[in-house]
Amino acid sequence: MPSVTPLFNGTSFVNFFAPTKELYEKTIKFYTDILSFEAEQEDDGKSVWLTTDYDAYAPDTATIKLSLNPDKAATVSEIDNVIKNLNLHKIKRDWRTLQSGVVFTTLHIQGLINKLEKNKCDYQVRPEELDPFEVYVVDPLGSVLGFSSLKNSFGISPRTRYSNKEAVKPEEQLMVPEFDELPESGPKRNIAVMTSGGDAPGMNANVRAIIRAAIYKGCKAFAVYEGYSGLVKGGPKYIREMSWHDVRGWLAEGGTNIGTARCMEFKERWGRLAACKNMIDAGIDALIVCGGDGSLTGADLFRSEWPSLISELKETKKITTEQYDKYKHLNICGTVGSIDNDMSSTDATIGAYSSLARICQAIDYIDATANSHQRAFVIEVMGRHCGWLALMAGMATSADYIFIPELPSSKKDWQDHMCNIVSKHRERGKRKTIVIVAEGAIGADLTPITCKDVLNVLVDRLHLDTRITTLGHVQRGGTAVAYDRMLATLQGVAAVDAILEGSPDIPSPMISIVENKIVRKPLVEAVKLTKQVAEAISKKDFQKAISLRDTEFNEHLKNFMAMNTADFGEPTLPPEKRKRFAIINVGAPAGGMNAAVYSFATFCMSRGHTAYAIDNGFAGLAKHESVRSMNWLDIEGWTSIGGSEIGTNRTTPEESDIGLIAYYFDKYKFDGLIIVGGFEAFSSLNQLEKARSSYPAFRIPMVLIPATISNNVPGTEYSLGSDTCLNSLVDYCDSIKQSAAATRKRCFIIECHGGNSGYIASYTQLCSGATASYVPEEGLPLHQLEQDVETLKVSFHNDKGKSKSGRLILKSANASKVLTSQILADIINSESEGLFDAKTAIPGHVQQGGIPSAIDRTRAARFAIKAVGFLEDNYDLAADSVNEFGEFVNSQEVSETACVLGIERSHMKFKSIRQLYDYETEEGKRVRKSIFWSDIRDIADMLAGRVKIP
Ligand SMILES: Nc1ncnc2c1ncn2[C@@H]1O[C@H](COP(=O)(O)OP(=O)(O)OP(=O)(O)O)[C@@H](O)[C@H]1O
Ligand SMILES: O=P(O)(O)OC[C@H]1O[C@](O)(CO)[C@@H](O)[C@@H]1O
Ligand SMILES: [Mg+2]
Repeated sequence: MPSVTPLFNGTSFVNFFAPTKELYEKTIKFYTDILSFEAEQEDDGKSVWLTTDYDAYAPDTATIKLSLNPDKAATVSEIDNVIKNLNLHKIKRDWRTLQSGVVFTTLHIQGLINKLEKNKCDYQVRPEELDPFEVYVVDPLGSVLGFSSLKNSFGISPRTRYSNKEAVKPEEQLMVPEFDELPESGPKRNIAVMTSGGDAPGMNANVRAIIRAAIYKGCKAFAVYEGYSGLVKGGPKYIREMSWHDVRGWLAEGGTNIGTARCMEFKERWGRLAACKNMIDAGIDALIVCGGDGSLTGADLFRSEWPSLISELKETKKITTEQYDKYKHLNICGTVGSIDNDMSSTDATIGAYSSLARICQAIDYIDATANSHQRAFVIEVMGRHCGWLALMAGMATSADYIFIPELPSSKKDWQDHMCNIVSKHRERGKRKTIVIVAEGAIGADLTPITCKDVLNVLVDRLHLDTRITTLGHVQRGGTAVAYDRMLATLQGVAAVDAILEGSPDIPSPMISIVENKIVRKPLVEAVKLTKQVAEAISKKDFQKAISLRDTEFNEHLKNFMAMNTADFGEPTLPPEKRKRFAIINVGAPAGGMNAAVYSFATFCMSRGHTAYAIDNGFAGLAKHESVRSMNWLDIEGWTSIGGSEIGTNRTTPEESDIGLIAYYFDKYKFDGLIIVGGFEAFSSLNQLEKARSSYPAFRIPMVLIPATISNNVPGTEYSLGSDTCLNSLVDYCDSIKQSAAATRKRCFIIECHGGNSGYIASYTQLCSGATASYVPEEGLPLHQLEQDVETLKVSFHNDKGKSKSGRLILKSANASKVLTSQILADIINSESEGLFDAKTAIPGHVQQGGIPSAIDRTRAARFAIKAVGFLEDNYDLAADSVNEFGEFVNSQEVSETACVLGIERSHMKFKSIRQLYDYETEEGKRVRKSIFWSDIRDIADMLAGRVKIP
């Protein structure tokens, strides 16, 4: 069958080969005469450039094939007869594309019914029999025409080529898919999305992904405006059909463009009954709710009550029996959007990390003024009854003290506890004090602890010059950080999949993230667990409340408490278990390296270990014996600083002089080593592990904490610094896109770092909505470039008047050495035929990111503390690697004492360097063998409307 390549940004590219000149001409005639395309013959006399406007498109005389939902009463031929009598172009059509690439249209039922009545057609058809039914238009070559579904922005620019290629067999020419052959075209949903509760950065990205994924998968997409309020009020003002273009540019916008509300009516049964009726009236058979714990509790209640609501509507004759049958199962799915991160069963809610980023930025700023005046600041953060924001902000800014609802101190002694810690910090020379108070903070008797309470204690007992800063709604504002854009987008696509795969016997899902993996969890369970946290707190069972939060929350809480009391009081380990551990940075700087060193050192202090830093990498050690024992005050504030305070470079131990390295390891009697870095750090660990047979000094446990913006370290799907880098690139892309859009008709080629890994280019594409990304793993094939230029031409061609027509293309520097960014821009400029221009933008080392992101800071702490635990646990094993003759025995167990600490899918894991280096590494290319992010590319391309040539 000739190929039909639909684009999803308002255009279609129909690429086919006519086997004969006669068929070629017939096809052109079909497009020009029947479909009213304008044809522009190209010089070769074989190609023609065809364009049309939506209104001009009138397929009333075209061949039409119909397909019906299986539950329809009428047969295809019956409907076919009806259709033949209709003047189709008067009826609103929505073109959609199936996953298979087949394009079809749904006639709006209202239009059709009117038409039937007006024409006095004697075929009596009920709406539920016909809605939706699908019309295929077939050209003389048997191509099912591909046009996308874009309200009033419809444009078609198929490029038709005449070719003498092998003739298409007649049976293939007319291989128009019948209903049975189109599994994806089955009963597609009318999917509505709504946002509810407090707005959260990333909600727009979620809505965009849901709308576009739904359209891409052949569904109709709707938005319910103003949260549950809109559902209760109903009607076209609140429940609106959305097109592909309606959500353009939403990735970079804060808040929620479809509005949100706190709706008391929905908490009442009558409100939910009205919502049920409004959904049915609008023909919506699936609902995706993006909101927090409250919204999803409401969604869960709505789902469980649906059978009784819809029965009541039937009994009171508010809906017909047919409507009852059609809508009797509510297909619902939750995507969790709230800055509070208070929903169980997911590690993160959409918006939480953006809010955290805003809080950290504010505290970083406050730090400077606090330091200048030697002041104390009491900072109130949001989070309702959840302490996640306060805890994570405390970790990320190394605050002195935090108050969270899950861990109240007794009303009597929180004052002592706080004053003890704050005064110790001051005694050791700290000039400022930061105390973070969650808005839901309580004492053990459940009475609230307010900022004023805290201020009074700091002033009265410690005589500190103290101020209160309530961050307020600043925390919810602004654009989403890269993580939230990614999370919201992936959750949106997963929610549409969950809806399409849902059935009455599958419990309604909630889309979650666990470590790095998007998963479906039963909504009802998640709501139940969330409620249990509140119950546990109200019963003063705080241990249970904490255990019900996710694992990361628990770990962070323990870590925070260990770190903020480091270096005073009795260490947690007995003297005989205290060791001498060292840390080193290797490779290019990456956000979070300093936080890793800080956390390592403070955690070591809390355990009683001596913490050493090796300055300037292995080269520094070999040249300058650059070892220093770490002092608490020296490292104060490092969490918030970018780069590497202890210095980093790419030289490996072998390049530096491995013998000398071993000598110094021996001299300082290191009992364990943490290497923080990227691929050179990985190679260094490999060299040290291999050298254990020759150098006893290396028979110690060693851990690599991956830290590189390229995120190319084998054994992990996340490296410190990659999030900081993504944020800086996404910000950069937002600015450049703004410039391109303002200039109109401009495309920027943005060149990314990443070595031979296309990770950052791919994720930046996902998070910025760029049209395409070229990565080393795929290279830069010319046919794809040609297609992308075509896509750009078509979309610029269709941009009219007010449309913001800036476009971005991302190119990993190593995607092609020949096609540099400038050459790419030159090619695009010469191919664009004046429709638009292309320029390059090269962010260079800006990508290392300046101030590290909250994610990199907090994960650095988690990694570092886990790594110290590994050193403690594996010391004996590594030291015991000699037999009775004093010979080194590298058993598997011993070799597993040199590991990479990574995150893979939903787990944090230590993986042996031997296994990784020998089996999972492409040494020459300096990347891991398996690519874990190819799905991301597919999703980014799908949502940007890119046509990918296999
Ligand atoms: N128990 C419930 N039953 C029915 N609807 C509910 C219930 N709880 C909440 N809702 C609905 O969800 C809306 C939003 O809930 P809520 O104000 O708790 O915000 P949220 O979704 O938790 O988000 P956030 O906490 O981030 O603001 C409520 O205004 C109400 O319409
Ligand atoms: O914006 P509102 O309605 O005042 O609500 C504030 C609340 O909403 C949140 O920002 C999100 O739930 C909470 O952290 C805060 O308690
Ligand atoms: Mg909530």
